[in-house]
Amino acid sequence: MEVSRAADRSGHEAGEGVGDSADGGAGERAVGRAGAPPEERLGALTDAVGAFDRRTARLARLVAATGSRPAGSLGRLDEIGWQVAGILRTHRVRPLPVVVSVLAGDHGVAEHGVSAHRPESTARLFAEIVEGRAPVCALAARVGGRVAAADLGLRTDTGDHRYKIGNGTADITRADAMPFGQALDAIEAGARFAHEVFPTGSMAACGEIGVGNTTSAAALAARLLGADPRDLAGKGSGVGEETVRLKARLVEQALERTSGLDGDPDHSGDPVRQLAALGGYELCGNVGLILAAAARGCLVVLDGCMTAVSALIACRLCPQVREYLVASHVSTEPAHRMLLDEMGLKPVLDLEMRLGMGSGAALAAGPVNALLAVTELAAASAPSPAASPTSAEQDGNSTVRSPDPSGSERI
Ligand SMILES: Cc1cc2ncn([C@H]3O[C@H](COP(=O)(O)O)[C@@H](O)[C@H]3O)c2cc1C
Ligand SMILES: O=C(O)c1cccnc1
Repeated sequence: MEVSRAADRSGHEAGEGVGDSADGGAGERAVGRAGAPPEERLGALTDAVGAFDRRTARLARLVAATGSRPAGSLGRLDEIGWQVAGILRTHRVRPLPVVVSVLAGDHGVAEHGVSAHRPESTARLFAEIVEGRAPVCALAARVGGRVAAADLGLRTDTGDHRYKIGNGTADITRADAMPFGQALDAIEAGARFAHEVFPTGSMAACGEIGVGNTTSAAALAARLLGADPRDLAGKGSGVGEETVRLKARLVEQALERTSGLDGDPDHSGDPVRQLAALGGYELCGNVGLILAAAARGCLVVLDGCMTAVSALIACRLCPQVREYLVASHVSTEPAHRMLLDEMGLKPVLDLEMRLGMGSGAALAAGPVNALLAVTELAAASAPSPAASPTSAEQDGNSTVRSPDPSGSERI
């Protein structure tokens, strides 16, 4: 269900130079092969992710220096600008159209009282997002973006059946969250949604809602990182210390319940099995959504802890997805920082937020597009689009030196 439909007020076009992943492209055709073996279904999603263009990213870094400022002087934002160049395969970047996606799912573990919200609140929040009344709608509007939401696994009937895979997960302390086949279906549903809502080469800001999902995310993070649940359980939507301890105990139970299944003591080789055992429909959906957004040549801006869990699983399935990711912020969930560290992502913002629903990603779209506007302005006065690293360095207009491209940064 798309909200703020008319709200692509930015007038931007999608980025230039992206490969053919528009509607009907290989990535989209690859989605939804129910009946095919799991490896084939996942392979179709991961194979669609194109290679990051490191050479163009380096070129963007070299031509960023102008008479007005040294390359890199906008710090980590500059790095994101070079990243966008590598994704779009052009150093002539400009602000990107923003779409904030919010995938929704309910969690059986919420019945233990692990959230500041009652389980039925997820559906209410979903309705508010669809009606344009939720905080994320205001944040998206500030950056000329629109919000697109989908019900992947709410307990109740929201009237949105397009991507629905289940009616809430089972309580992960007692049973797998969902059957393995549903985890695959939800991953593919998220990918289909991405193909529907993200224009090629846009900024894909990823969010989620699901009361109780910080507990599921802590369980997945503990399994993926091999970390102690007591170090990962956090205050979530705002619970007290006693409930944080309850969350840690529930995560331990869920991990004990699932240890040793299928002969693999920690399922470390099979992230989709982990998602089915411990995850949620929206967490699965965001794995597919992130893979498909990367396949569409989007800059994938993650929101909080739950989207970081999905991103880490997407990276384990397809390591080159990492090149498309930006961490918008680091939230108050202890697992979030650990997940970002594992992926080598530095957050744009550190505001102690814990709002979810794509709010951090929508907020960070502002500074990212501000950087791209500065870069666009500089490119307009740069010598020639064919500027080679050498000619850029020799540009007489530039009063500053370009950084050493063989320097320590990733690009
Ligand atoms: C009305 C409402 C407001 C929210 N503000 C943040 N979340 C957030 O809190 C949930 C995760 O925290 P926990 O594990 O403690 O439940 C997610 O739904 C997230 O989006 C909300 C969810 C709802 C329903
Ligand atoms: O990390 C997040 O996005 C988060 C944290 C707490 C509650 N809701 C979301």
